[in-house]
Amino acid sequence: MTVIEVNGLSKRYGDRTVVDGVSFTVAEGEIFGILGENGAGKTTTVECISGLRTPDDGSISVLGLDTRTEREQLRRLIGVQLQESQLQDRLRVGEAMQLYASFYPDPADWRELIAAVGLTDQVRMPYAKLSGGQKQRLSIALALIGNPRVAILDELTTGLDPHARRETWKLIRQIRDRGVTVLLVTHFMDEAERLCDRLAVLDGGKIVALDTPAALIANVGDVDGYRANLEDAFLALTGSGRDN
Ligand SMILES: Nc1ncnc2c1ncn2[C@@H]1O[C@H](COP(=O)(O)OP(=O)(O)OP(=O)(O)O)[C@@H](O)[C@H]1O
Repeated sequence: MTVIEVNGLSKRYGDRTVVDGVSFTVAEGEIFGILGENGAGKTTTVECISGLRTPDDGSISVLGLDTRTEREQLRRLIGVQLQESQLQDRLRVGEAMQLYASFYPDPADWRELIAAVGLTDQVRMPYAKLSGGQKQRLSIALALIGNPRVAILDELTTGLDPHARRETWKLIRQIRDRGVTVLLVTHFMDEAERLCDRLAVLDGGKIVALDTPAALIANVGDVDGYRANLEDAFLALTGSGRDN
């Protein structure tokens, strides 16, 4: 079953087109990654899919609902972790979880989620006192508190140490195994390769490749006598708008 369908999405800021005719679909239970250089239009794309921004052109449906006209219904079905989510400094971890849980009709067990992201010892800690990685883990838990059918995660593991990254990947696989569809933006090639079933590569607001990580790598062949990796594939596909 198709869960996310993006058709001819375009978004302009002033006279600059930052997302330009993007189309793709994501199937139920898939982990779908979006890769691209800084400014390629990844966040704008996922914000349009989350219903947080209104596209200038094109249509987007998530779980059969139109993101322009059926935002209210969608809000309960999508969990969104955005870059640099900011909470009130004095709000404690447990309080934030309970507050967000109260927004949803059928929330997850917040203590279980907090344990899954490794923040049980920080439950009474105010947001301002958390480290960057702990804030990041809290934002992942908050994205999942509503038991979403679709999780949209922007720069999932930025700022996390290697152990926490692996734990986070495990958590994402677990929620996928429960049937949640995952859309994630990442700059990490290992994360994209290990975690994602398929990847869309954005360059200058356009999709320049859409395939499994293995197929993207196979398309490159050898580089300097070595078998290419995903970074080689990414570098070969992107950077068309660069001056150098
Ligand atoms: N509210 C806004 N007003 C004007 N321009 C914007 C706005 N938001 C984003 N942009 C511009 O749109 C382009 C795409 O931004 P976007 O955040 O979608 O890129 P990205 O691929 O997510 O980048 P990064 O990897 O740096 O997060 C950038 O050039 C950015 O400066």
